Amino acid sequence: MASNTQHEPTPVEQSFLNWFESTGGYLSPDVSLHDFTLQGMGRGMKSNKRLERDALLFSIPRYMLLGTRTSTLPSRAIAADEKAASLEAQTNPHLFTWQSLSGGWTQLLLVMLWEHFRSTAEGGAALNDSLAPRGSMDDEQDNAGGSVGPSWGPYFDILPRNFDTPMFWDRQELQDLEGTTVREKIGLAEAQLAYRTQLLPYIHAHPDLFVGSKASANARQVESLISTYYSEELFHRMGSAVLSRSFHVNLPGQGGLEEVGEAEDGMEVEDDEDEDEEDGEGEGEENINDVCMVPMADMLNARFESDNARTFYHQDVLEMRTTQVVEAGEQLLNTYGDPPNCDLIRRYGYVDEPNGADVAELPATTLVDALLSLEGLTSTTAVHETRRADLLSRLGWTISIGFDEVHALAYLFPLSQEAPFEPTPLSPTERELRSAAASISDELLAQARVLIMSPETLEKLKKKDKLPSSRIEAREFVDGQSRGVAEIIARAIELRLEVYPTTLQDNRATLYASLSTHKRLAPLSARRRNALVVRSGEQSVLMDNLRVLKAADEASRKLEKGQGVTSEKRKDASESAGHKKSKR
Ligand SMILES: C[S@@+](CC[C@H](N)C(=O)[O-])C[C@H]1O[C@@H](n2cnc3c(N)ncnc32)[C@H](O)[C@@H]1O
Repeated sequence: MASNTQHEPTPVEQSFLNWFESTGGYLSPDVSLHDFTLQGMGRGMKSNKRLERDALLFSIPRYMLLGTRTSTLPSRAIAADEKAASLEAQTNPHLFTWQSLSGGWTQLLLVMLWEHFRSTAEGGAALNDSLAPRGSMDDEQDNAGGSVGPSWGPYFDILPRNFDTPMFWDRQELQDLEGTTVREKIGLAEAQLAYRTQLLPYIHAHPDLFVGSKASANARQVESLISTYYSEELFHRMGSAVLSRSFHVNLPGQGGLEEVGEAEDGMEVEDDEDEDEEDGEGEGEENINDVCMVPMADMLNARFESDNARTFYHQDVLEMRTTQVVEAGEQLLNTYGDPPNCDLIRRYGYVDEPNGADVAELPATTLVDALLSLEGLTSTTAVHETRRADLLSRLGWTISIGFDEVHALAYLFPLSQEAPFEPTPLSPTERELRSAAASISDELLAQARVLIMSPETLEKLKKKDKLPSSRIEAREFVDGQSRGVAEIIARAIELRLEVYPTTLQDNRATLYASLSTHKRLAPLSARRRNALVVRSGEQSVLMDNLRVLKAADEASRKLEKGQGVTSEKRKDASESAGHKKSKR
């Protein structure tokens, strides 16, 4: 929605804008920061006039990016480690070296905390006093302007102090996420562990590096500085800023990848429009040095499939340009890679409604539970245990040959754009259901098939050294019992749905109460609402898949009945059918 109101920059924004331009950034007069709080988006950027496609919104020199390549901390830390190693010889090797912190975001977060301290009056005096001329820098760390690099103070000032990601929710609020996969992925415990066992011990082992000239003060003063500027609370704040605002920026000439947000999850958007960059990047390990903060670029909000601006990477600068015509007053939106709501809430603290990219995770072991439940083996009897062990070993085999342990189910039908945002059509024809079934993962179908086939068929398959595969309508006839691939997966989805404390119908009634005739409920808190949207999204994906699988199961039963084959023939057929050549 276009906004024609003018927003006077707040003092913090004005100071950030002054810093941005005086440090070397360029901001077009055709755009400005704007308050989108009413739309629930916080600060964002809007156009001041109609912009053509490819209009330059702002540019930022690479030395202004904040990360391990531009900060001088890494080279100082390495120099300190080398000095300590030469003094201590082999006898007392330092446990906490800079290198020992590699992996994860620890080095980057130390850089953020150190640069934040350096940008304060107290830190500036302490660190700049003690900053020796830069030692030798490797190529990767050659971007910083000047011997100590720019100061990012006004940038730190504009970063949020509070976040709405589940990491900061209380127990009650987290209960609303029950059943969703977000709960296991919040990562608070892992972050606390990294802070307490790596980051803090490293800081304590290197007071010269972290409090500079103040390291020679008494121990209490040193401790007080550390607990103020390197506190766990500040660490989580920086971590959340990286999670929700960082970009993945390769060195010039090493592929043009663009991303806002966490790079660890590998949700990368290939920026193949950039002429200055080579295309793509191999799948290998992520380079933590690529993850950095990009002041100004992280002022842009995003919405599912609505981006009108993108970042372009060049040798010395990054540019934000429009990718289509943008009307005067319109919000400039970047893309965060259109993740599902479970990722949006975890990384950015908001959800998109509707979100056609929603997913629901189905652990492959649920297929085992599904088959056991269909066989009536739900108790912990010896028969149940033996059968379960057999099925788990079959599953283990599929995983050993590269199949997924967890399947991410996606919508099979497009979502309506009206609340309650259901997959449409609501009553698909048989043909539509059949065509939607083609999108169900081959691996999921194959795993279900492996579970229901006879031991002999399975042995033959293993000997042939072929990847298992299956059609959705495939059935197996074993020990006088017919079982279908779709039947097993449908049951697994039903079991998965049982994990949620409330039904999709209940959630929709709560979320869209005002739409249903007479109900008027108390407004939901933003966090509660977001949690319900995440939960409903997962349930809706599961229900969407369920109806397609149920229809496929019914069709396969009809086919089996219609064929009227004898038990023996069915057995023979099942051994030879379905193992189409794998596409993998
Ligand atoms: C890269 S920052 C964008 C700038 C941010 N709005 C600010 O005030 O600084 C990403 C954050 O913006 C907010 N945001 C972005 N897009 C949003 C949306 N569609 N709805 C709600 N919040 C959004 C979320 O808080 C997210 O973590």
